[in-house]
Amino acid sequence: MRGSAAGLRGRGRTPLALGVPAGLAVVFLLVPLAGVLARTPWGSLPSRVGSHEVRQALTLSLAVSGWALLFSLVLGVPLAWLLARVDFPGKALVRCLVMLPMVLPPTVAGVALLQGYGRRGVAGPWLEEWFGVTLPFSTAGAVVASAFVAMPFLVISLEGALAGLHPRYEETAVSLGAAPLRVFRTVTLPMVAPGLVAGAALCWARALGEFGATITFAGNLPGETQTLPLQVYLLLQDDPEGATAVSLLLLAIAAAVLLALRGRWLGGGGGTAARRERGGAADVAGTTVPGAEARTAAGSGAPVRSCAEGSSEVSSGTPPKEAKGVPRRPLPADARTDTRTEGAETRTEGDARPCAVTRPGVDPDPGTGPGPGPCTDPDPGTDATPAGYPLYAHVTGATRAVLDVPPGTTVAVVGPNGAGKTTLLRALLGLTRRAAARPLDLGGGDLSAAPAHRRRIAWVPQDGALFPHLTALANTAYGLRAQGVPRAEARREARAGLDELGIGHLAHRRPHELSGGQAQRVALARALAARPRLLLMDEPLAALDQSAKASVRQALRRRLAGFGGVCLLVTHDPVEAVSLADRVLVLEDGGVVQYAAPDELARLPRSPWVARMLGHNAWPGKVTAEGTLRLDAGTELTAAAPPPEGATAALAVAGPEAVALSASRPPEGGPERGNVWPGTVREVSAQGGRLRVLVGGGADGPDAVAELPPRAAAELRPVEGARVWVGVRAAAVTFVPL
Ligand SMILES: Nc1ncnc2c1ncn2[C@@H]1O[C@H](COP(=O)(O)OP(=O)(O)OP(=O)(O)O)[C@@H](O)[C@H]1O
Repeated sequence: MRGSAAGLRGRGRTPLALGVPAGLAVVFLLVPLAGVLARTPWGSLPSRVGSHEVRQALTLSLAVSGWALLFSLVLGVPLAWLLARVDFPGKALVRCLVMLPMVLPPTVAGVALLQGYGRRGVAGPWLEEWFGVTLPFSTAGAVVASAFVAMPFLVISLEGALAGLHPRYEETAVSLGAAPLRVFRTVTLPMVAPGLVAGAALCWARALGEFGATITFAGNLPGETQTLPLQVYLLLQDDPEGATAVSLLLLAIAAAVLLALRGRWLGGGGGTAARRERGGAADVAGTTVPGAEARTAAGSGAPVRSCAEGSSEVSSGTPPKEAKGVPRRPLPADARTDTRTEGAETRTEGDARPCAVTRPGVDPDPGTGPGPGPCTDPDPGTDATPAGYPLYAHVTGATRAVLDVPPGTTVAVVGPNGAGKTTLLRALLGLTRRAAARPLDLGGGDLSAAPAHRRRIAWVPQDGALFPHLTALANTAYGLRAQGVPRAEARREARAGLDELGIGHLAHRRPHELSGGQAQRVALARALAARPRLLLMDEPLAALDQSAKASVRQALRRRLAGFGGVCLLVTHDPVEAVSLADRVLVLEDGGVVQYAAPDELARLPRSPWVARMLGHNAWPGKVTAEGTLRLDAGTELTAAAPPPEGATAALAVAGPEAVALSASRPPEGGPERGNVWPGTVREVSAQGGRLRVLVGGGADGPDAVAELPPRAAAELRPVEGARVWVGVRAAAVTFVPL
């Protein structure tokens, strides 16, 4: 608060050109209100306001506005949802239609209602014939007139709130097993409650004050349609003081509604203050969603976990087998351009078999031979693998991959921005049309036709997406409750899950009362408590600071070790990939570039991006007849060993410690064996005890990263802009075929 006040003060004095008209505007609005207060017959106010007619009109007004609100809620909530969430032809037109009564003169609205629902209107005779309802000059007509002009306030407010609600909350609920209606009831509605309540209050207040449409459509029948605003108008003819007194009553009601909404529009609500303090991200129509705080990211090391037995298989584009019970077909030729890695081996089109399903203890069927053909199913006829849930999925569309992963494997999914990592997860979840997993088998048959909430695939989005209106315990129990587990049992199980992650003592807290690391643990507990067969995590540690990252990583590793399904973990952090995963899946441009164990990936990265992610230098080039690699810039590199026979393109990979920098050209015949070129120092930074130097090669050679030991750094003293010679020890260069 103090900060914002200081910010305002800091903007200097209000310019007169703005201050004067603004002040006049306030006076302009204030004078009529002051007039009412000044002219109110305070002495006789109680008797006037308490008179039979006023009480009758007030009762009628309350009843009419109450029914109008109910009517608006029943029809307006679905309409708002449709406008906010569904794209349909003519949507802009429908939105205009919704807003029209707000800008229409009320008497015109009344005339329109007469022409629509009047006795001789378009729909009036039908209403009379089918339902025996005559709307004009009846209380029901007053309700219709009020609802007609008031409903837009509800629809517009709720639509805004719904549009502001990030879909990840609802999608997470779906992934935990909640059916669409349950999601709407337990996540959507509570989260848009401020927008709904504000819209409902405005709608009700507007209905309470409605005059023009009511008198035109429903007339002015005492006790039936003569609401309070109508009575004010009548009183004004003979008893101006009485009119003022009743006006004051309506004014007081309107002011009360505004005061009730002050947290939302006048900025004084205390309910959201605590959340704002914690820096919750703006989300639902002016409310804040906790747990979405921006947190700094950093990485730290940890040993490799290995819980997978046997190997797994991932390829891009080839469907090696179909779901159990679905006959396998030969593969289309164009689907066989996949990159399939077993060890360091790469298969491309025409290479061996199109699919080699390898699962724990099962050798690929040698009888299938090379070329397209059916693959051996290692466990035909069985349902879920007793040891857990394998993953088999053929993903097509914007992201293309064939995943065949044994139970208990954690696969890190890495790749540059826009590579298709999230699309891959969403395809598995069935939450995108841009890609689809077909078939999708988690050990029990093809799930590709199943709706997202029946797939048993739990998703942990980047910020955890904890439901802000539920405690940590209720969040964790959400999936179990959605799957029909009785409340007490679900809470017991959820509690155990939280205990396992060391946060049982926080069970009663709401997400905004948790730190980033704690919230992420709750999100993990919630996903695992839903008894998933496949766990998808989208950068679970990205938003955490260094220490939270280390502790959540540890908790994650411990918890994943006991998970019987496959876990796909999207990450940009090489440490995370290497420390948490049994396998790393590299995506680029929507396709699989590499699928390998972390150590193999580190030794033989098959794309410049991976190599650089791991801190290596990576230079792609064409293989020459002499067994060297010619780079685009013309530089020719020599490695310890020539590229494998038949390779035409390769990646030269060398660690930064293999790169030496010198002020003058290294002498011929040195360990570089010709791997030298001049460059310009672009960036210098400290890396542990070494100096990390980025050298731009320009037209003379590729860019290179060198890590200089203290002595070499002291000798060279590299500064940005300095010209240096780059020398790469040939023995430290590996050629990886592309
Ligand atoms: N709804 C969408 N409509 C059209 N294109 C989309 C949509 N969502 C994503 N894309 C595009 O699909 C590609 C893959 O996006 P995706 O979000 O899967 O990448 P990512 O690997 O997860 O990236 P990041 O690391 O930045 O999160 C990108 O080029 C992106 O622009």
